[in-house]
Amino acid sequence: MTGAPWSTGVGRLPDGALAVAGVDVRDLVAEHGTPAYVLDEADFRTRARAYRTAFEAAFGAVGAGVDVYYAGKALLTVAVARWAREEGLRVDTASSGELAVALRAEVPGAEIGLHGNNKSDAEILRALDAGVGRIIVDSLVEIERVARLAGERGVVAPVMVRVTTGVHAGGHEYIATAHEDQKFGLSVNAADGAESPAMAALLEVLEHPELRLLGIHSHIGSQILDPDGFEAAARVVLRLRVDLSERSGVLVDEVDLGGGYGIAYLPGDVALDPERVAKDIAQSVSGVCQELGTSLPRFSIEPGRAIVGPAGLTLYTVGTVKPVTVSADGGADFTRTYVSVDGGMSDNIRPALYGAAYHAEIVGRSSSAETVLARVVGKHCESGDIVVHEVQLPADVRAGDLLAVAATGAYGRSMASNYNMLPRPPVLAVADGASRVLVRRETEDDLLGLDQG
Ligand SMILES: Cc1ncc(COP(=O)(O)O)c(C=O)c1O
Ligand SMILES: N[C@@H](CCCC[NH3+])C(=O)O
Repeated sequence: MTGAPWSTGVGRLPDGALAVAGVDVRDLVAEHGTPAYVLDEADFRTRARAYRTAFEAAFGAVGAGVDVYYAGKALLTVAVARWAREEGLRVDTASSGELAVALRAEVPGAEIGLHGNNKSDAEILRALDAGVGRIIVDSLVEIERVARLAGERGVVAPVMVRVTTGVHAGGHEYIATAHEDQKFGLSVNAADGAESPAMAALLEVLEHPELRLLGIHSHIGSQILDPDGFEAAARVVLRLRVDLSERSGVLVDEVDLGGGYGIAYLPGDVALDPERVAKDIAQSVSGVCQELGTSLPRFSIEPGRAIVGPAGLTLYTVGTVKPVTVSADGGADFTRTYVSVDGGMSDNIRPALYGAAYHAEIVGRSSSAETVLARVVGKHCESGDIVVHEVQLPADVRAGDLLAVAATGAYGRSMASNYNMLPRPPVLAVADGASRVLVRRETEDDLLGLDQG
């Protein structure tokens, strides 16, 4: 449809309304209300499978194994964790809460990774008790902490060390994670003559009998549309692996290249193609290992957004419509139509936080009206409460219209808040002409129940 970034199950019905996986959005709204997150289950599953099969084929072709971890921070519910597992993915968690969801979904501990730059004792113990397959450590303090807690439990903790390669990638400063001046990882770069923090951490892990060093982890950022960054980071990590082997005699088995695969948010955007990017990275790492005269490790990747982002949309009801005359600097005044919906920055913080752009359409009916330049805004007490900065909507847009925003599956619900005491919307799954509630809508009673007076 019109090149807009809807999930693959989205189409228009004969009367012009939108349907997702055969479910008319008007029926969804009649049953569940708005705002609501809608997930196209088949789309999620297809993308999960596409990433796994593309990486398995490409890495298999150069003689390397690979595991795909679904990054639960993008959106984790029990059903979503099950879908990921059923499609052959493992699950990457970033807190005790995410770990709890994965465990509730009966993902085996061995197929779960635990991330975080400041894991608490309780989180680490929970991970150890669940027998997680990997704890990705992020600082020297944490290496000591995990070793102490593993010792207390009488287990050996499998760990990877998260390093920063200096490769700058990603859609926004706040979502780039491998440059120097930010909180994640340990740098591969050393101050003059000194040991790099990354090497120091790897050597430190090897000193602890309570820790088993699985490998090296690198995540360079998110919403990356140029695959070169992954290859550049992989080269740095593979070099570090060889340096470590020369220093310690230990050639680690695994390298995790993190997530960050970019998706389409606007009509005309071109997402990274999993087959293309998998082939490029596989060929590149194979070449680098040959140059370095070393064997290929097992690889892993952690896509989140690329699996769930395009599978989701958010449904809203339009409440008010207001034309505003804007005086343009040095240009002619123009009119922007402000369309207010019944959600906003509490269900999607990304436009306010990153200036993220989205696409919206009126979805409960067709319209043959001319289009106008519109801005979709929320109902919060912030002028920055913008849902879609700029979009063409039919000039007859009016109160009561249903409006959908595309590609909101990732980092919408998972970063949602109760700002202005708005209950968070439900997550609905649709498949084969039927819908079900994955996460119910919050109620005022839920919110008031937290308030102890
Ligand atoms: C360590 C790590 N892995 C995976 C991801 C998932 O990223 P994305 O959703 O962009 O694929 C993130 C988030 O950026 C991350 O920090
Ligand atoms: N939350 C971010 C991505 C960063 C994720 C984790 N490092 C986004 O919405 O784009």
